[in-house]
Amino acid sequence: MTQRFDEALSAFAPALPLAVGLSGGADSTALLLACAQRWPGQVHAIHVHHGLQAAADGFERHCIQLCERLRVPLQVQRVDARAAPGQSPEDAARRARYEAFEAAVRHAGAPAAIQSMALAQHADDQVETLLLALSRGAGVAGLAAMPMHWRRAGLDWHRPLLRVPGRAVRDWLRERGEAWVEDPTNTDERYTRNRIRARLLPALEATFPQFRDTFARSSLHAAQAQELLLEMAGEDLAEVGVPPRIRALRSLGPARQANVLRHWLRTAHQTTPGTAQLDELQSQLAACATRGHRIRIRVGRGFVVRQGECLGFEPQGAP
Ligand SMILES: Nc1ncnc2c1ncn2[C@@H]1O[C@H](COP(=O)(O)OP(=O)(O)OP(=O)(O)O)[C@@H](O)[C@H]1O
Repeated sequence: MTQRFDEALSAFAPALPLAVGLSGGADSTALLLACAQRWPGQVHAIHVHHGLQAAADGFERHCIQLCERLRVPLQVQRVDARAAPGQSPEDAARRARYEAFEAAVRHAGAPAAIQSMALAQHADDQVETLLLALSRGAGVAGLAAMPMHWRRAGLDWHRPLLRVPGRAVRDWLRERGEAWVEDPTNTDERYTRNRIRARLLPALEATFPQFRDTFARSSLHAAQAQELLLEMAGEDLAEVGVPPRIRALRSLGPARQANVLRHWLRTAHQTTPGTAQLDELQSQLAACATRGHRIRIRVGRGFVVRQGECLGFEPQGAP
C-alpha cells in the first residue's frame, strides 16, 4: 500500500523552493517529511493556527518540534476564522487558511522566493468531496472535485497525494515510527464529511474495491467537461454582450443559454443562481417576445431585471 505514496512522491516535480501547508495531522506530516527528505534546504512549512479548537496549541507544538528536527523553516500564522453570518465554519476556516498561506509566502522571501505550495489532501478526501457535491445536487464543476494542480496568486499549488489512499499515508508514517496529532473533530459525526468517512467509505470499499481510482476518473472527466463549458460560456458571453442582449440570449438553446447566464452572473456580479431561479429566468426569457414584457427575478444575491433590450442585475439592497 505504501508503494502508492512513494510513487506519488516520485511523480511530484514542483518548482522549488516549495512550501507545505502543515496542519500537524497525519497527511501533511507525511507530506512534509517526504518533501524535506527529497529536497533538503528547499522546503518551508506554514502552519495556520485557527484558534478555534482547544486542540490548536497541540497542533502548533507538533509542527514546531517536527520542523526543528527536520531543519525546515516554519511560519505560524494566527488567523481569526470565525464565520460571517450565512457562512459555514468550514468555508470560513478554508478562506482564512488560503489568505494566511499567501501572506506567509509573501513574507518568506529569503533566500529565494517560494514558487509552489503543496497541500496534503488524499484520495479519500477527494471521494468525500465528490460525494458531498453529489449530496448537494452539484453540477459538473462540483463533480470535478479538487484539482491536483492550479495557479493562484502567482504560485503553483499542488495536491501530490490526491491519488493516494488515506490508509497508505498513515501506513507510511507508521513504518517510519513517525507521530502525528489526531484532530478530535474528525470523528464528530455531526459533520457530513465525517459521516461519509465513517459510514460510506467502508461500504464503498466492500462494494467497489477500486472506487478511489474510478471515482477520480469520473472527476477528471467532469473537470474536462467543465473546462469546455467555461470556454463555450466565454465565447457566448462575448457574443451576447455584457450586459447580455435579450435577442441574442433567446437565439441560444436552453442548455447553452443556462451556461452563459451562469457565467455572466458569476463573472460580472459574483453571484450564483439556484436551479429554480435559473429555470424561472429562462422561462421569462422564453416569454419575453414583446417590448412591454417586464422581468424582475430574484437570482443569487440580487435581482435580474429587464433594462430595455438587455438584462441587468440589481444587487440586493441597491436603491
Ligand atoms: N491549520 C493548517 N495549517 C496549515 N495547513 C493546513 C491546515 N489545515 C489544513 N492544512 C492543509 O490543507 C490540507 C487539507 O486540509 P484538511 O483540513 O482537509 O485536511 P487535514 O485533515 O487537516 O489533513 P492533515 O491530515 O494534514 O491534518 C492539509 O492536508 C494541509 O496540507
